Amino acid sequence: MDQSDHQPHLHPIVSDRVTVKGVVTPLALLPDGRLWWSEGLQRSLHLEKDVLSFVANGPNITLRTIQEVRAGCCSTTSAGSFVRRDVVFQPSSNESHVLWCQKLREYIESLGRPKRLFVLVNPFGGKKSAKKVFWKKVSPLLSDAQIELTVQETQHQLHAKELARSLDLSQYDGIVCVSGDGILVEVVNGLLEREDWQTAIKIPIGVVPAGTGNGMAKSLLDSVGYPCKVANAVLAIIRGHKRSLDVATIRQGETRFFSVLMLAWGLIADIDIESEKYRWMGSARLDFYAICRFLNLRHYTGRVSFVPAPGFEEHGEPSSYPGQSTSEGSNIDPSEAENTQLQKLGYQGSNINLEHLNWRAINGPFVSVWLHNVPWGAEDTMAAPDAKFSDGYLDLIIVKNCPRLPLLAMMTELNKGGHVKSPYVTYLKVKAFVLEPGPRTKKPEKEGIIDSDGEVLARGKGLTSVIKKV
Ligand SMILES: Nc1ncnc2c1ncn2[C@@H]1O[C@H](COP(=O)(O)OP(=O)(O)OP(=O)(O)O)[C@@H](O)[C@H]1O
Repeated sequence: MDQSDHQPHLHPIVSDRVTVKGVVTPLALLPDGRLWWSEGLQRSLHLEKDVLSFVANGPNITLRTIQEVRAGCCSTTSAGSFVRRDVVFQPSSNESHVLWCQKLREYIESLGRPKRLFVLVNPFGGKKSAKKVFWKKVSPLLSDAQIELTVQETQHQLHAKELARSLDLSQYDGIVCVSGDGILVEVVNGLLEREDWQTAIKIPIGVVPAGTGNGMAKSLLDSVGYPCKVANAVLAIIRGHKRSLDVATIRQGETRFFSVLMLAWGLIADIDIESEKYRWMGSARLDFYAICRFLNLRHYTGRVSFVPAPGFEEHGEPSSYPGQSTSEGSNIDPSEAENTQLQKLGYQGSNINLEHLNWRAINGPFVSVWLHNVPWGAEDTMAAPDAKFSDGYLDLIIVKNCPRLPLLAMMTELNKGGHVKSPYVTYLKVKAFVLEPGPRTKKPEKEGIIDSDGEVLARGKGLTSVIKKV
């Protein structure tokens, strides 16, 4: 609640002499959404930022407010903490009560907030705390904001994708994932496999961080200066804050996958996927396994080809579209064939003619190849500091010829994005990308994992990634 010394000069939408805590005071709702009154001190609230909802009870009107506690030298609460408080006032007459309710409702309606949400809770994600996070921190706030909820726990892998594929979207203003990034990715893929994908993909998707990495929640909140905390994510959802996001289409043979976060091969993919067996450690599993991999560093042969964004044309050598490799390696098993049938209904991916683009290439061996759509890969990993949500490009980070010591120094810079300045790193923006992965230099019988958004996409097969905003 702001304590303001200045009386507002705007003409109010509605004003009255109301009673607050037994004291009669002028109260005004201003056109900018500010509510202004006096309680000894002059006070103000912003309907957009501070008010979740209001209720009329008898002669009173209760504003359900939530306000950020500013961290100060004497404060024991951390930045990004909130206090829920009710502000109760009594209008001077019945007519005034009706008018206040009408004007408050009209203003809140005009903010475009969601009213009905479909909420997916992954009981398995992260440290298996998503259920607790939902019932303790998410549900109370959404209820206070008078948002009607349909809650579904995910029962198994790909359940969220199945649900997104068949959900009656006309019943909801958005889908919320209380999970890590995995459920968000499943939802995007499910929506894009629908026959009505063009309208389906417009439904807003919210993420509440309750997984291991939470790269998307971190990227979204950090981009507006907020810490990656559950309450901040829920408030962004309640306030109806949205931004558009590029989706990359990844093809391998006949199969297709839609990615919103990243694609990795080499060191990062090995850490992300092989550390799954240490899931009980929580997010420490990633640090622990990074050290294991560092002590026994792998180098992968292969080649990456890419279409650089304007300004990045000097990277690599001139090349042509390695089209052949994309149709090779397409041994589709029966479950993939069924998947392919379903995919024929939905979004077919970008129809850019790849052969006519300006391709360039870099040959291995590689320590790591990483493509990123958003800045943060996890809450403590700023993988691609320059990545933008919807610029039409992916950030490509390649690590080559890197001795162990500089690699260690580079890894310690990951939490603030400093690794991209290393002389062993090539960092650029690309429009399209082809990976032709080869085996490990020291164990040619072993091929690398290709990790897209935390899931194993393939092990050592050729693939293409083309970015296109849908
Ligand atoms: N009931 C369930 N049992 C087992 N696995 C599940 C269940 N529900 C969902 N999953 C799977 O759990 C995986 C991980 O989900 P999620 O992304 O929420 O958590 P995370 O992996 O801990 O987080 P992050 O992706 O940020 O590391 C997803 O691949 C999803 O398909």
